[in-house]
Parts: sequence; C-alpha cells; structure tokens
Amino acid sequence: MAALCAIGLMSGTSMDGIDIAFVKTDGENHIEAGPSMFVPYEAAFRLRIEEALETAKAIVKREDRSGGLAELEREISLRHAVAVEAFLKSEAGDWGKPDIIGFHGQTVLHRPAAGVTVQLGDGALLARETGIPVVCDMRANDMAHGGQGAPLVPAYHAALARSLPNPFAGKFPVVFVNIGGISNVTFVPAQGAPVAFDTGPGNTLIDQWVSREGGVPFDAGGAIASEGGVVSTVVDCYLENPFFEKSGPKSLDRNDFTLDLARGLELSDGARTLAAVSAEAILKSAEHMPEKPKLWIVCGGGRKNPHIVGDLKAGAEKVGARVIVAEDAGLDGDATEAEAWAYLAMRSLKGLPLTFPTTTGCREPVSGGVLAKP
Ligand SMILES: Nc1ncnc2c1ncn2[C@@H]1O[C@H](COP(=O)(O)OP(=O)(O)OP(=O)(O)O)[C@@H](O)[C@H]1O
Ligand SMILES: CC(=O)N[C@H]1[C@@H]2OC[C@@H](O2)[C@@H](O)[C@@H]1O[C@H](C)C(=O)O
Repeated sequence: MAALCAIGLMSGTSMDGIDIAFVKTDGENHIEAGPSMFVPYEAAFRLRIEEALETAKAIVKREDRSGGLAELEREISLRHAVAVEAFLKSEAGDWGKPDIIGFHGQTVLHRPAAGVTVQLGDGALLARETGIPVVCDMRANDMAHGGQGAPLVPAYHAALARSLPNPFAGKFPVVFVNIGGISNVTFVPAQGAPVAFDTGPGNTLIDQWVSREGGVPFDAGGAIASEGGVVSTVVDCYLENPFFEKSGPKSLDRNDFTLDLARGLELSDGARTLAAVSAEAILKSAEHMPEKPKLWIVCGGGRKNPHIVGDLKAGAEKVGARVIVAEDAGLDGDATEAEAWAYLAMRSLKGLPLTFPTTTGCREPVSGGVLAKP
C-alpha cells in the first residue's frame, strides 16, 4: 500500500483539548508531517472530564459506560468531528481530504494490572459525522496480548529517530521524551527494537497544583515556578515511589500520583518542586535503559516549562548527554502525539505491529485498532 494522507487526533491526559495533525505516510519509513492545530476544551468541559475520571473508577468491564459516561463519549466524539471540520477548512490547503483518521479518544481509566484501559471515543460516530474512515481503540489489542496498552507512540518515535536531520542523524542511542500529563520515553538504539515506558508525572501534578492553589490551568512558561525554589525533601519523597525502581514495560494512570506529598508548600515553591519531580523522574528512567542515551529529544507541552527542561539539561549534561527540544530537530513538539496517531492508523490498516514486547510487554509484536467506515 502506498503512502496515504492520515490525520491523527489526540486528547491526552492533560485534558486540555484536541491536538490534530496531518501526516502523509506508508506507516513505515515514509513520514511527511503536515499542518497541525489545537482545539482547546473550555474549563467547564475539562471539569466534566475530570468528573468522569472519578466515575470511571467503578468500571470493571471496559465497555461499561454508565453514570453519564455514554453521554460524555458522544460529546467527545462530536467535538472531535467539529474539530476535524474546522481543521480541514482552515489548515488543509493542498492536503485536501484525508484517507483515514487515527482517533485516540479520552482515557478515563488505565489499569494495566487488571487488563483494563478505557478511552472514550466512538469511532463509528466520528466516521459518520466526518465521512472519513476512522481507526480507533488502538490500545485494547495490545492489552489482550499481555501488554500494558501504553505507551503507543514509540513506533512513531523510532521511525522519527531514524530520519533525524544533521547534526542529529546517527546520534544513537536517541531517547524521545513526551512530557504530557504523564511522561513517557522511547529509547531508540542504532539497531534493534525501541525500549519504552511511562516515566512518571509530566505536567499533571503541576497543572493540578497551580489550578488548586493559584486558579490557573497551567504554569505558562514556568512563570509561577520562577518565583519559587525546589524543596528537595519533597522531591525525594515523590521519588521514593516504588514505580521508579521498576524496569519497563510500565504505564501509569493519571491518578497514580497525587498532590498529597506537596501539601503545605507555598504556591511557587510547589510549582518549582513539581517541575523538578517531573525532570528527575525522566532522568531516573535512564537507569532502566539498555545503554546511556546520547541525545534526548523533548516533545509535548512540558517542553515549554523552562524549569523541567533546564533540570533535564543539567542532569543529562552531567553524564555527557545532550538535551534538545523537538523544534531543534525540525519537528513540531506540540503535534508529535497527534502525528503518531495518524501514523499508527496507517500501520493498523496494513496490519503492521503497533506495539512490541519491549515497548508495552505484549507477548509478541501486535497490531490493533478497530476500523469504522462512514
Ligand atoms: N506555555 C506553556 N508553558 C508551560 N507549560 C505548558 C505550556 N503549554 C502547555 N503546557 C503544559 O503542557 C500540557 C499539555 O501538554 P500535552 O498537550 O503534551 O499533553 P497531553 O496531550 O495531555 O499529553 P499526554 O497524552 O502525553 O498526557 C498542559 O496541560 C500544560 O501543563
Ligand atoms: C492510557 C493512556 O492514555 N496513556 C497515555 C498517558 O499520556 C502519556 C502516557 O500516559 C502514555 O502512556 C499514554 O499516551 C501516549 C501518547 C502513548 O500511548 O504513547
């Protein structure tokens, strides 16, 4: 199958909105990233998703949509349809109408030990509304094959790592870091399979902290943290969590880490300390990689927090590694995840593996996703 035009749709654990990106790809080495866009959720809708995370704690079977989850799933899907329409109208240009949509949906529960992961997103409804075939539910088959169901972005990170421009081409091992609500890493060696896992809280604790203590949704540019200092005893307490000692594959639910350990801190000290937690957790992940990374490439909203990136740089440089943000390598760090969902949709259409034993712990490389035709 030749390269197709795909769009990827990601509504991540930060619950801040929908990232959309165009990619022309064969699901293998051919990757041409196109226009991208972000459609934010308004505060009230974000709150509804937050409430749904509570409701979802009662889910036993992944199909369960009681307690208002069915209505929310419908609304999330319709919002994605509206976002696609707006995107195609304002950004598509020469890219025209995509052949396929990769639809992540909104994770409301992720319990890998119990084999349950729930993303709210009705692929059939999105396909009907947009008139475009949709691949959704890409995590389930991995779990059915013994995997964590996350992270899924590593297949895309690995392909990107192999086509980096100079002066970064060939600087293996390369590690892609995605700092979203939760952070995850993909270690890409010169040869062989990528190694990946979630590393810990990315922005979610910072977002929850500044929202609760300061009434703002996130610490823009790390401005609040700039007024404070790192309380290292609190950082140490967070890092004592047994999650960090475990080697991968491993993945997290948004609620696995809470603000409890930051209780009593002053607003700016809390924001600075939680940024340090995020960076230290990422640096610690290197202990579970097969070799020391040479180059770290940072994607996701957390790359816009200079404290997280500054701490990462300081820690990596001590051991001779370099840290850059996606843009330094000609990539769009806001769109990487959405691009990944476009790429994975194409892989799903071709029956290619989405996940590997070294990325999620699945028993063998497995494909996945459910195709919904309009
Ligand atoms: N200008 C900024 N300064 C500081 N932080 C920012 C800025 N812009 C975004 N962020 C942070 O990035 C977060 C969004 O990141 P991103 O879009 O990568 O998350 P996500 O899509 O939920 O990802 P994931 O699925 O990986 O959890 C915001 O919630 C915020 O904390
Ligand atoms: C269950 C779930 O939605 N997990 C997300 C979350 O956000 C980041 C991290 O935790 C990662 O494991 C995953 O998303 C990325 C995009 C992934 O699957 O690769």
